[in-house]
Order: sequence, then C-alpha cells, then structure tokens
Amino acid sequence: MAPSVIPTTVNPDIQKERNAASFSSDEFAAWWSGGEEKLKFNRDVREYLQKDMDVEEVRQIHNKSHEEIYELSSKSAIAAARKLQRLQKERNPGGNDYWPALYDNQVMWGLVPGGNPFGVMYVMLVKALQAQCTPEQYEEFGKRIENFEVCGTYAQTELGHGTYLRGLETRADFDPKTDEFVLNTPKISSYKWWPGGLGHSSNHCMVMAQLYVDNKPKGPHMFYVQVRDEETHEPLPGIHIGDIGKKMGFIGVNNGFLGLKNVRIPRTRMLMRHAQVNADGSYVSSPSNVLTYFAMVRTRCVIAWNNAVMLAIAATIATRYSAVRRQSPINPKEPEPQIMDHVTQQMKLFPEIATSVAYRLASAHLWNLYDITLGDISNGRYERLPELHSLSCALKVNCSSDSTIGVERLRLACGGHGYLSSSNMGNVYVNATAACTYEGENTVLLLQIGRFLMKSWRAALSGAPLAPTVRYLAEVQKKPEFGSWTGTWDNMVQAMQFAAAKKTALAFKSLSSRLSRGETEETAANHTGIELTQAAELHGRAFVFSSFTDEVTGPNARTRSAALNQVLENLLELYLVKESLNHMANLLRFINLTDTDLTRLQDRLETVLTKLRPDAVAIVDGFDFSDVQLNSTLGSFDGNAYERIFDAAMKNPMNQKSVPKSFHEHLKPFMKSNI
Ligand SMILES: CCCCCCCCCCCCCCCCCCCCCC(=O)SCCNC(=O)CCNC(=O)[C@H](O)C(C)(C)COP(=O)(O)OP(=O)(O)OC[C@H]1O[C@@H](n2cnc3c(N)ncnc32)[C@H](O)[C@@H]1OP(=O)(O)O
Ligand SMILES: Cc1cc2nc3c(=O)[nH]c(=O)nc-3n(C[C@H](O)[C@H](O)[C@H](O)COP(=O)(O)OP(=O)(O)OC[C@H]3O[C@@H](n4cnc5c(N)ncnc54)[C@H](O)[C@@H]3O)c2cc1C
Repeated sequence: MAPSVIPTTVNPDIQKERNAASFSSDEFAAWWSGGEEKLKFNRDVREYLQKDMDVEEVRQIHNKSHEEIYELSSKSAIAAARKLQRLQKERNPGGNDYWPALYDNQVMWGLVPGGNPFGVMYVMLVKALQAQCTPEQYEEFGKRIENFEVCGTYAQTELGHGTYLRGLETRADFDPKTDEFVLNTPKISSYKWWPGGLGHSSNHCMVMAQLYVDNKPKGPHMFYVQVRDEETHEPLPGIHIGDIGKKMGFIGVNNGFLGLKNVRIPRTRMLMRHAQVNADGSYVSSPSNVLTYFAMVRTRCVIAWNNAVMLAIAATIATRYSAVRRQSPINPKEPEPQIMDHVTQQMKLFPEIATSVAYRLASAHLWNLYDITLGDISNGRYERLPELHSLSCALKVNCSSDSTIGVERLRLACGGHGYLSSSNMGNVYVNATAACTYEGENTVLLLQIGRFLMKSWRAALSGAPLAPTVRYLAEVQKKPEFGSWTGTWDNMVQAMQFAAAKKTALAFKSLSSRLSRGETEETAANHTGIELTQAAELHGRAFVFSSFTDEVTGPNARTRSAALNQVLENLLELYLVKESLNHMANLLRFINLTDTDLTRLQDRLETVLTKLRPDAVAIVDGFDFSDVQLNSTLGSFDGNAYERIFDAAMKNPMNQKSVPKSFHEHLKPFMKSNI
C-alpha cells in the first residue's frame, strides 16, 4: 500500500479562519456541552475510548460486506462497553456505571461504525424494564440487562404492523394450569421484524404481545422472553430468529426477526408494574393504558437530541471543507476564493449550523418536561403525559425531517467529493433519515400532535386551563388579531405561534363541520389529516422558536462572554429569519406583512450571513467532534482534505492490484471477439 501523504501541518486556510474568529471555540464547546466540567469530562472520556481504536479499520468500513460490518460493529461496541466499565472502576470506584449517563452523549458518537447492535438495549430496553417491571422483577432480570450480563432488545414491530400497535398479532395466552404464558406468532405477518440487535446480538428480549386471559383480549402488554441459550447462543426451542438483511444504513445494528411457536414463560415474566395477571387468572388493568407506550416517549426525546448531533456533524464536515476548497474567482482578476465566500454557499451552510443549535436547545427543554412528567408518574399523576407525548412527537418529527434535508443540503454543498463514501456524508444521511421512520413514522406522529391540538383547542373554547406549551392557543382565541409585525425576535416567536394557532383553528373548523355532517370522529380525523399535520408541524416550530429565543435572551446570557453571546444572537437571528421566510405562506395567510417587511427580512438574512462568515469554522469547532467521530476525508480538524481523499483512494482495495480479475474473465474476451 502507498505511504500516507497526509501532512502533519494544518491547512493555512483553515488556520486563518481560526485566527480570525471573534470568540473562543472552547467557550462555545463548554456551553454546547453543558458547562466546563462536563466538557472536560466528555473530552477525557472520549480520548480514553478512542485511544487504541483501529482507526484504519474503521475507515475501511465502506469496503466491507454486511457480515464484516456486523462483526466490526459488535467488536467495537464490546470494546467501548469494556472501556467504559474500566474507566468507571478507575475514576469512580464503587459509583454508578458510566454508560447510563453517556448513552446519548455525543462522545459515544462514531465509536461503533455501522451502528451499535446494543444501541436499542441501552437506549430503550433498560429504560422500558425500569419503567415497566415491579422492583422484584427488575432485581431478577432487569439488572442483568443493565449490567450487560445478558443482552437484549425491544421487540415490538411486526412484519405486518409497526404503527398500529393495537393491531399487533403476537399472542400471549395465560395458562392457569401451569402458571405460564404461551407465546405465538401465528402468521408470517405476526413475526417480530426490525428490532435492533434482535438478529444475533440478543439472548433475551422484551416482546410486545396481545394478552389473552381466558381467551379474552386485554390489549398489548410487555413480556420478557429468553430467545437464545446463554452458553451456546443457540436459539431456544420454538424460537425462529435471524437478521432481516442489509439496509440503507445502520448496517451493523443487526435488526432482526423473531417467530415464536408455543414458547412458554413463567407468569412472572409479564412486566407487571402497571397491569397484572394474578395466578388465579384475575386481571388488574393499568391506571393509564398509555403507560405501556412510555418507553417510546423517552426514545423520541433521545432521537430529537441525536438528530441535532447528526446535523452538527454534517455541518462541521461541510463548513471545514468550504474553508479549504477554493474555486471560481468572484472578480475575474482575483484569485479563486474559499468556496465559503460565495454567498449562496453560506446560505447552504450557516442555516444548518443554526438549526442544529436550535434543536439541541429545544431538546434540552423537552428533557426538562420529561423529568417533571416522570416524577409525576412515579407519584401516580398523569396530567402532563399528553403534553409530553405531543411535544416529544413534535421535536422527533421536525428534527428528524429537518436534519435529513439539512444533511443532504450539506452533502450537496461539498460538490462531487460529498458523494464519496469517505466523506461520510452518505452514512450520516442514511442514519438521519432512519429517524423519520423509527420510533413512530413521522406523519403518524404529526397526527397524534394534531389530535392533542384539537383537544386543547376545544378545552380552551370552554375556558378550561391548558398545558403550558399550548397556552398560546387560548391567547389567540382571546385576541384573534395579530396586531403589528415588528420583526423583533419576540414578535417573530409570537407570529409563529399565531400561525400555528390559526392553522389549528382551521383544522378544528374542518373537523367540526365534518362531524356535524355526520362523519364519525375517526373518518372526520382522516379527512382532516392534511390540515392536522400542517398545524402540528407549526406547533413544533413555534416551540423551537421560543426555546431558542429564551436561551439567547434569557438569564443564561449573563453566564457567557459578550463575544459568545454575540455569536449566539447571530445564530438566533439567522434561524428566526430563515424559518420565517421558509414558512412565509403560512405567516402571510394570517399576518399582515408588507413588501417592505419582506425586503427587510431578506436584508437581515444577507446581513447575518455576512456577520457569521468569519466565525463559521470556529463555531463548528465548538461542536467539539473529534476526527474519529467525523470519520470524513473532507472534514478533519487539520483541513487537509485533498491529501485525505487521495490517501483513501490509494488504500482502496481495488487499487491494490493493477489489473482486475474481470479484465481477463470478461472485458478482454469480449473485445477480442469483436476484432
Ligand atoms: C456500556 C457501553 C455502551 C454505552 C452506550 C452506547 C449507546 C449507543 C447509542 C448510540 C445512539 C443511538 C441513536 C438513537 C437510537 C434510537 C434507537 C431507536 C430505534 C428505534 C426503535 C423503534 O422503532 S421501537 C418501535 C417504535 N414504534 C412506534 O413508535 C409505533 C408508533 N405507534 C404508536 O406509538 C401508537 O400506536 C400510536 C400511533 C400513537 C396510536 O396508538 P393507539 O391507536 O393505541 O392510540 P390512539 O391514537 O387511539 O390514542 C389513544 C390515546 O393515547 C394517547 N397516546 C398515544 N401514544 C401515547 C404515548 N406514547 N404516550 C402518551 N399518550 C399516548 C393518544 O394521544 C390518545 O390520547 P387521547 O385519547 O387522550 O386523545
Ligand atoms: C432503522 C430502523 C430501526 C428500527 N428499530 C426497531 C426496534 O428496535 N424495535 C422495534 O420494535 N421496531 C423497530 N423499527 C420499526 C419502526 O418502529 C417502524 O418501522 C415504524 O414505527 C413505522 O411503522 P411501519 O413500518 O409499520 O410503517 P407504516 O405504518 O406501514 O407506514 C407506511 C405508510 O403508511 C402511513 N400510515 C400508517 N398508518 C397511518 C395512519 N394511521 N394515518 C395516516 N397514515 C398512516 C405512514 O404515514 C406511511 O406513509 C425500526 C425501523 C427502522 C427503519
């Protein structure tokens, strides 16, 4: 293999950017990470985890088969888990395991190329068991998963049903004679299909199945089922299990299928914290049916956070590349500029940087509501659950779809080289887009938000109190005119809320008139689906507007330097202006904006791009990803993009032989036959 051509020096163009920045990237990084202590800890852990990684093997992932990627992903996941255990023993002896605090921390990003086959176990299963087991059950089998003595996954989706959980076909029939449940997947469509790590990386799993007692259905419940022998890892009798095949991305995650044929488990393996089946066959229902769905609420919060990270990764790669690539003189006699000097290029990069920041901040507010609601639930109070469900859906949907579009825009911003696997943009894209489907398909979740908005609108009409994040609906009912557009940040937040409320009102009107024409609630909701999803999307956007504005203009500003505050203000300005322009059709429908107001917005957009231009590289440096995490020939810290692209091509297995086999087997014989 050819020797590496990557210099040890930093590309002067990118160095110039860093020297000219108006603020400290380290201060940004500390703010982004949640404080200096946390940043220090994160960097320390990341360095430890990445210390002896075989980086070259990771880089070669694009040249590996499905099976090889799975093996590499498993090996890397176990290596990371082992190191985290060791680190915790060294630094925090006798303390808690590190992984629960780290599983959704960006330091974990990029450690397991191809996706973590134990990701669903960490992110969902442990949390589902904690929330759904009795304390005795958690001691008996939950802890074993938490300690990684055994491995498992969250098996809910089936070949025939993912969205409509009440339609799941897997059955768990109670057999009072043996005090057991008998589990079956009666048809091909009832096979569990998709759970991460189910294929070959789990020996236990949580199975969502329809509970039957005395042949009477009690709805979906959760069961803890052993699927493989703990010693040999062979499937147990009655279990048909394997990998569902290669996917667009997350290739190493080992998403699997599971068929169950008369699999018997003890009665005590139904997760009984909220609903119970007693030995005599009596059934005690849950105080709230939707508690079974709580693990999904939490995972939606994780996804909103994670997809903001994916967008930040793509923004880092594209921004650094745009600082070192030079092309096309702006004035004929001048040298070729850094492509970031083309204003249209800035318009591709900077809005996505601002969007990653916006979603990270909105997610932090969402986590706050999650913690409050979790505390309430443990005290038997469920009032804020609908609000949390709706908001977690809103951020999951808007962040996954915006990040997907944003990553693709950033890939295009890298020109041809963005299309190389080694840019890592393709991988980030397929990971981001998966989140539009998993944990609730986005349209389906928008409809859930729409349902909540309809209820809230109806409640407000009757004067009933509303949850804090929808109180603006009542305000708009009281004051149905917007007043003046002034274009201040607060005014823009109010405008987005106003548009969301007005869209909600329109959907409510359509729904009501359909109901009054005699349609059933369900049919009327289906026919009003488009308006409901539009209102739902705007509701989510209004929340992001307000949480970003609160962070930048609120009391936290006092904890930051003036220079960092100025950068955050520029990012907020860009975010609010570009989003208002993107949704202008909705704003104009309900709010009186003049042509001068629109021209002013366009001027503000162009002005703030210019203000952000000198700080762009420093901001993405502040996202604080290591080169290993970015895994990109275009986006490394040193900016040596061409040398890395060249190096990757030289190491391409195809270039290790001067003549490929197909020349002798196909090409040459064909050409000879044409002579
Ligand atoms: C140690 C070292 C290592 C360190 C660690 C290393 C770690 C490394 C990790 C690396 C990073 C990882 C990256 C991220 C990974 C993420 C992975 C995720 C993978 C993806 C997993 C999945 O993909 S897993 C399957 C998800 N599958 C769904 O998501 C189904 C959607 N389908 C539904 O969710 C329902 O089925 C649907 C539609 C609501 C209708 O349900 P339905 O028909 O029963 O209900 P209705 O619509 O009739 O609603 C009836 C009433 O329930 C209310 N309600 C409904 N849901 C509610 C809820 N959740 N909470 C509260 N309330 C709820 C509703 O609002 C109504 O309320 P009301 O009556 O008051 O209006
Ligand atoms: C990468 C990945 C990882 C996954 N990991 C897991 C896992 O670990 N565990 C697990 O259990 N599952 C997992 N899943 C499955 C995932 O949760 C489901 O695919 C997801 O919930 C969507 O359900 P579906 O596939 O049934 O889509 P469908 O519901 O079939 O969606 C198809 C279309 O129908 C529309 N549609 C469906 N219902 C309605 C409705 N009521 N109103 C309007 N439109 C509707 C949708 O909007 C969509 O356009 C994973 C999926 C992926 C892609």
